[in-house]
Formats: sequence, structure tokens, C-alpha cells
Amino acid sequence: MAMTEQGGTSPDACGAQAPGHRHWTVDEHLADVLAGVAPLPGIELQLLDAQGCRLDEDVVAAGDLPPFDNSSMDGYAVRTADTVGASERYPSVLAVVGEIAAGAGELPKVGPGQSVRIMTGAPMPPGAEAVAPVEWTDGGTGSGLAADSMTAPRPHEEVRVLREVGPGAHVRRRGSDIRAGERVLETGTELGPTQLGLLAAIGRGVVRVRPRPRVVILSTGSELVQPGEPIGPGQISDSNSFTLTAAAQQAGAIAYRVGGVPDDAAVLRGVLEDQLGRADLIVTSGGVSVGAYDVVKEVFESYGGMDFRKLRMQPGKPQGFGRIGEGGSAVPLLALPGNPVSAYISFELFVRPVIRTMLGAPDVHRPVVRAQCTADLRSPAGRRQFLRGWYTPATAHTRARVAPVGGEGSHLVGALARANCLITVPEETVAVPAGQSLDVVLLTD
Ligand SMILES: Nc1nc2c(c(=O)[nH]1)N[C@H]1C(S)=C(S)[C@@H](COP(=O)(O)OP(=O)(O)OC[C@H]3O[C@@H](n4cnc5c(N)ncnc54)[C@H](O)[C@@H]3O)O[C@H]1N2
Ligand code: MOO
Repeated sequence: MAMTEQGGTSPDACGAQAPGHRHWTVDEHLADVLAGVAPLPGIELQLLDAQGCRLDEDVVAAGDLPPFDNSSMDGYAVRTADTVGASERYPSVLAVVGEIAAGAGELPKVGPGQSVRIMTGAPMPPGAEAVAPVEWTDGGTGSGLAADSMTAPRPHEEVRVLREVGPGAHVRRRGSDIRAGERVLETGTELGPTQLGLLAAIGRGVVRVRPRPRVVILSTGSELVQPGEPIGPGQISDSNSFTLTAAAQQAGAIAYRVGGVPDDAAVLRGVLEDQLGRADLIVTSGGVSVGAYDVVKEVFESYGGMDFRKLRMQPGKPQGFGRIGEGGSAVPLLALPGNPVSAYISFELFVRPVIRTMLGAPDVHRPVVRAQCTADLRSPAGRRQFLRGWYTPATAHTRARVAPVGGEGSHLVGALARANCLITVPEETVAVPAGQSLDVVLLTD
């Protein structure tokens, strides 16, 4: 089930909100965030730069693959008629008139009573119809015993073929894999190792794909210190920029982590201006609530294209979104709340779908499944709650289950790191008895 399932209450159903202070549902907010987002225009990339991207073209093979008949074994290219009736007792004795290694251009001709030494992948010589693997011969030793490897060529060599070799044996036919003009990969296909290998095999050096969105992640807050640096009184380590950068990469983006930016309007504006040029999307954390030093809203609002609102969800109530920058080149920006759990859950619900949409991915949302909750839960009225949980899939004997991990607090990063899902409690539900089934957002790929 997609995250766009209707589950919200009407804006005025929340008892705490004053008239005119609308609170948006998760689904309304998601729809608004995604409204202006489209797949990024296609670009040509070198193959390895395109890994994980989706094709923005149908790929058609220019030529056959394999491009020529070739041997699948090290051995001797022969005429099948020359091996009829061959056995260990009565081998066919053939003159060896040449050798072909993989990559050879000039090919010796195989006439009646003749053979050519041939290596795996080497082109079949004219006249030959099949390959006797070296193990089906005496390897040109004259011993008449089956050989186990190719030896160096000898002058006036003869080879004893110890078995009949059928037509086409050990020959990989031209075009047996792919035919010239065949559509080998379709638009929208995700490029992994095997698809990139196929592109290389048909001779493509570059490919047209939807690029990975470039996502700039910045944390705001004068209390932030980068991990590993000394921490003074009242300071905390900037964890959000790591969580969000890793989450953006996991969603398929190229993520640029910008460390903590202090609550200083001029500094924040300077950083934004610097980052705008390399971003398809900017994600910030912190400063979206009502605090006295929340210069973030002030700076973002000065660009004119930003909306700040409160959602009927917990955690993740305060959110900002919009665009900053000039006209057509304005960059979408999502301003997430600073509490670490709120920032991460907001990312999974709102930012990940933006990244996946830009990628042209079909699976925009995290999967949602039903699971039986193992404990009693409480939830605030009028807010969709996302509790951290551990999901255990169904087995042949048990139903899918989910257990809450840690408490509700949006500062609880320890429990967040032990969770593999979010347990969703609908807006209208304030208590859930153990044993009831709920929607669960899976956080693992
Ligand atoms: N009077 C009210 N106060 C608050 C409300 C409210 O409605 N009325 N909303 C609360 C909710 S809900 C949230 S969520 C937070 C959101 O606040 P901000 O987005 O303004 O975030 P900050 O104040 O900057 O930080 C909140 C919290 O998170 C810590 N933090 C911030 N950045 C990071 C980071 N990069 N890494 C780790 N931790 C971070 C920060 O130190 C604070 O403890 O507002 C509530 N208040
Ligand atoms: O919405 Mo805040 O994100 O509840 O902690």
C-alpha cells in the first residue's frame, strides 16, 4: 500500500488548533511536496557512472552477439565428416595446419583430413564445423591417450581425435545471444552490474539515463559540533546530517553533506547561495519550529517560495517546503524538524519520495504492510503517530508481528537505530490493544 492512502482527519478535527491555524495531514503534505517534482531530464553518462540509474532510452543492439562463430572450448577445429566413427581404439588422425588464439584476425582454412588448434573464444576457421575439446584428443602428443590440457604447437603435428564430433559441437554461433536490431534493454530499466555488462558487450560506452539527483544536506543550529570534535557545555553532535546524507544515498541520490550551519542569517544565506549551484534538492534540519533563535525560517521565507506548516503527525509536526533561487532554476527545498527522529521519519515519508520521483523510479514510497502489534499502544488524538518498531514477517505458523522499540520521544536515536520499521497509529486512534493489526512502514531495502 502506498503512503498516499487516505487516513487524515479534516483540518479542524484537532482540538488544540486555533481557528485559521490549519494543520495538514501527512497525505496532503506529501501531495503538495510532490506536486512540483518530476523525473530529472536524461543525460548521457559513462557506463560506470550510470550504475543504479534508470535508462532514458530503449537500447538496441547495433550488431550480432557473439559477433562471429567462435569456439567454446580449447581444442581442435575439425570437419565433422573426418571424425565419423572415431574412438579411442580407432582414432581419427588429422594434420594440424595452424593455430587460432582469441582475437586472431587471419584464419587458416581447414581442409579434409585437417584440423586447427583453437582456443576458447577464437573465431571458427573456414571449413571447420565443430570443435573437439582437447580432452577428446591426444593433444597432438602422439600417445593416443586423452590429453588434459593444450600443449605448445609442434611442427608437422598430428592430432588423434578419440570421439565423433557432431556438427556445431562446442561452437557458439554468431547472434545466438543477441541479434542486430534487437531491443536489449527498455526505458526505465535500472542499471546494475549485469545490465552495464550487456551495454559494454554490445559496444556502448555511454548511455542515456535519468541521473541521480544531487541532494545537499545541511544541519542548522548553533549548538551543533561535528562528531569527533570537542563538545562544550550545551553543545551536541550533529547527527542529522549523517542520518539524512546516508538516507539520501540509500534512496539513490548523490548526497553532499554540509556540516552544521549556525543560527546566523548571513552565514546560512551564504551557505545556501554556495550550494544552490550543485543541488537538485536541498534538505535541511532544524529551526522550523517556533524557537526564538530560529533564523532558518526567516532566511528561507526571504526567498519567497517557501511554506511552513504544521502536520497532523508525530513526530515531524513542523515542516517547511518550497523552492529557493531564481525562476526556472529554483531548487526544491525541504526543511525538516531538528529532532533527530523527526528529521529521519520526515525524510522517509517526504524526502525519499521526492528523490525516487526525480530518479524516475516506480517504487517511490517505502512499502507498507500489515502486522499484529505485540504490545498496547497509546497515541495522541488527531495526529498520525509513527512509532519505531521491529517487524517480524509471517512464517508458515505465525502471522506478521511488530513490536514497539523504545518510546515516543523524538530525541531517542538509540531506539531508532534498533528499529526496522515504523508502526503507524491512525489519527483517530488514541489506544491500540495488543494483538491489533496496524500498518507498518518498512525501512529496509
Ligand atoms: N513551543 C513549541 N516548541 C516546540 C514545538 C512547538 O510546536 N511549540 N514543536 C516541537 C517539535 S514537535 C519539534 S520536532 C521541534 C522542532 O524544532 P526545530 O525544527 O526548530 O529544531 P531545533 O529547535 O533546531 O532542534 C530541535 C532538537 O533537535 C536537536 N537537533 C537539531 N539539529 C540537530 C542535528 N543536526 N543533530 C542532532 N540533533 C539536532 C536540537 O538540539 C534540539 O534538541 O520543536 C519542538 N518545540
Ligand atoms: O514533531 Mo516533533 O517532530 O513531535 O518531535
